[in-house]
Amino acid sequence: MKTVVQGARLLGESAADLLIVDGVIAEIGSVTVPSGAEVVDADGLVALPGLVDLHTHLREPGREDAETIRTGSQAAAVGGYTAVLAMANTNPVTDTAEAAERVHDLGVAAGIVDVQPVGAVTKGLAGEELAELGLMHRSRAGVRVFSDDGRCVADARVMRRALEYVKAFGGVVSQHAQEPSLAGPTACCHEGELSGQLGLPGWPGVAEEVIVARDVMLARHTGSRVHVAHVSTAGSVEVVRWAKSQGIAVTAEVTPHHLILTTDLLAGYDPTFKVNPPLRPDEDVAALRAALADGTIDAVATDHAPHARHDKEHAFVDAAFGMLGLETALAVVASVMVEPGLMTWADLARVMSTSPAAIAGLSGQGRALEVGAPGNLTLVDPAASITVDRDASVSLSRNNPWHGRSFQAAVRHTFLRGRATVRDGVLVG
Ligand SMILES: NC(=O)N[C@@H](CC(=O)O)C(=O)O
Repeated sequence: MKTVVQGARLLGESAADLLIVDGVIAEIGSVTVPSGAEVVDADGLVALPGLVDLHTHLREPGREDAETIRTGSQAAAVGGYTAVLAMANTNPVTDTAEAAERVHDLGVAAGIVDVQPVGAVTKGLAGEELAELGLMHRSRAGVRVFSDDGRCVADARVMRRALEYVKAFGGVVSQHAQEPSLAGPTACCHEGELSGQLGLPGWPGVAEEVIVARDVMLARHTGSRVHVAHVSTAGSVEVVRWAKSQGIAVTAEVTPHHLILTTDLLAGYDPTFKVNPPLRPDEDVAALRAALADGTIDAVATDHAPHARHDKEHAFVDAAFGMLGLETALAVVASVMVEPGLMTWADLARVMSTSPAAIAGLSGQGRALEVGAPGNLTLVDPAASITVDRDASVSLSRNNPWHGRSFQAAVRHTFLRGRATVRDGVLVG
């Protein structure tokens, strides 16, 4: 199988042709089209390594009415992704080797993106007893990232043991940083003046920050790696910045929504904007953007959290937490970070492909566009403007916070190991 991508601007820089043969980049430059090759006109398009999402909720097994591994994979491909990390908070929870292999195998069967299961840190996400970390790692699924996401590993002793355990095989614990004793069981938004006015129970930014601070010290103590999922406050950024300056092995991700959306959206009580961590004030958003631009935050991760209508369309306090993200992430990040000049396309490739692949240990993903690398590729039209229509989504769910908003840049083509999964913005097959 041969494909020639003609005239793409590699990482937004100079234009070149790419020849992909049997899933591998075989030539870059001025390519003579071999007979029988598929030709893709990429004039004016930016070529990026296929995007990698560190934080996706695929809902299968258990909630296939909200998303399946297949539909989530399709949403990912439309968004320019070639790999996603599938969070463990399914039903049953991904806390055994068998469960991880099942997710892995369903991802292979769908064949649209690489689906890499995340293993739970604790059995049943209960926060008490370590899950089968080693068995999950040694399984066919090769799990390297562990997370109780949706819940915080609140017990410091359990977190310490998890960090010690995964260190042996180069794994990482991705922490949903939220001290439960500061968050409370009914809290549903950021605690501040507005939550008081709206009569909504909130939790403060410091509930996140105290766990980030504790965990970087545990990472230092154990010599292991910790990853902070969906960082949402300026205080967390400060802690991560300090920890990195000390040589502590910490990485962090931010979601597209925390780079734009602010807590004042809650004034309409629209549960579409109910998410965990909650939307924060302007000062936090500004700090997150700056930290992504300066490398303190390593990666953008979607936290794609599909929910069925009957779980989301409730009074704000009762609705499920979470919003869709896979199909829109690139346009959001391009519009917020690249368009205003805070980052280049090469920076975007780093935070949405190279760094997440490195954090997750996915050797075939996030590679530089060079001869010998797998043909995992995303072609983006930087001049296109899109208006998001939640009903045009390939996700099974509709909890889309961007409905009706316009962004700059659109994913045109996605290739997984040289095979087009999305062509002209449309799923292949
Ligand atoms: N991010 C979300 O708002 N929701 C996540 C889990 C979670 O982090 O609460 C989900 O699984 O729906």
